[in-house]
Amino acid sequence: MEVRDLRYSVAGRTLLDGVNLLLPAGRSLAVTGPSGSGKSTLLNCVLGLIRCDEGEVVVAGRDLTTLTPRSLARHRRSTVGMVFQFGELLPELTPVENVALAALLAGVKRDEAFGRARRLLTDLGVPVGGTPTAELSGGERQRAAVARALVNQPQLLLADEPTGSLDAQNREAVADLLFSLPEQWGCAVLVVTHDTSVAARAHGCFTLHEGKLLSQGSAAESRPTLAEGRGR
Ligand SMILES: Nc1ncnc2c1ncn2[C@@H]1O[C@H](COP(=O)(O)OP(=O)(O)OP(=O)(O)O)[C@@H](O)[C@H]1O
Repeated sequence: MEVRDLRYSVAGRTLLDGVNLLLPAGRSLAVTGPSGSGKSTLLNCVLGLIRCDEGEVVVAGRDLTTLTPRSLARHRRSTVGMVFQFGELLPELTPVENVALAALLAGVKRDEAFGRARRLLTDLGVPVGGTPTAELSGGERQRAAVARALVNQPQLLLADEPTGSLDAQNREAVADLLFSLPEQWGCAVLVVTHDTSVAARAHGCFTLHEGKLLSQGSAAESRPTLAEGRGR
């Protein structure tokens, strides 16, 4: 993913004021910042849900700002996975059904969709029986949300406050899982979080401040190659 000179204003306020970010496959980045600084807005630009005023957003080789709504939706389905703070799963469906549904909507055949869902959930330690998702623990639900984001084998995984609703133990487990994905799956991971201990696990960390991304380095700085960002 590459974001070039992104600018976006809303209600007379400049939220993104020339944001640049480069996130290669197999690397992770965290973005922190005060409430209201525009972090979710940045993710929505990367998802193509918000059209920026200026700049480019390149995901898996295509500039989203040039795509029609239909091609944008198709490109997003095939390249991006998203994890939300509260999982946003359908509570009455089982975890397998929730995860398989994302694959079915992307055009995967039924047997393959359910097979992928069961395998992923088993790998991530989520029960694959008939229990409705509403009955799972917070950590299990969030791991199921990660499985749903991964089911279409995305090149880019985005997460907005993925540990915000979890207790300390589950926060650790979900953060471990998310930041293991670049190595395990080769995808790029971009996480927005208030939690500095979660952010410190990323290859690179930025703070969004007055529309600019400021590099914070990372506790993972000892790793040989940082995910690159050109924030300042
Ligand atoms: N369509 C809109 N109209 C008016 N204001 C908006 C709109 N969209 C976003 N905002 C404002 O822009 C600011 C940035 O919102 P955003 O959700 O990106 O912040 P955030 O950094 O993710 O905050 P939080 O950490 O609390 O989730 C907020 O003050 C929000 O109220």
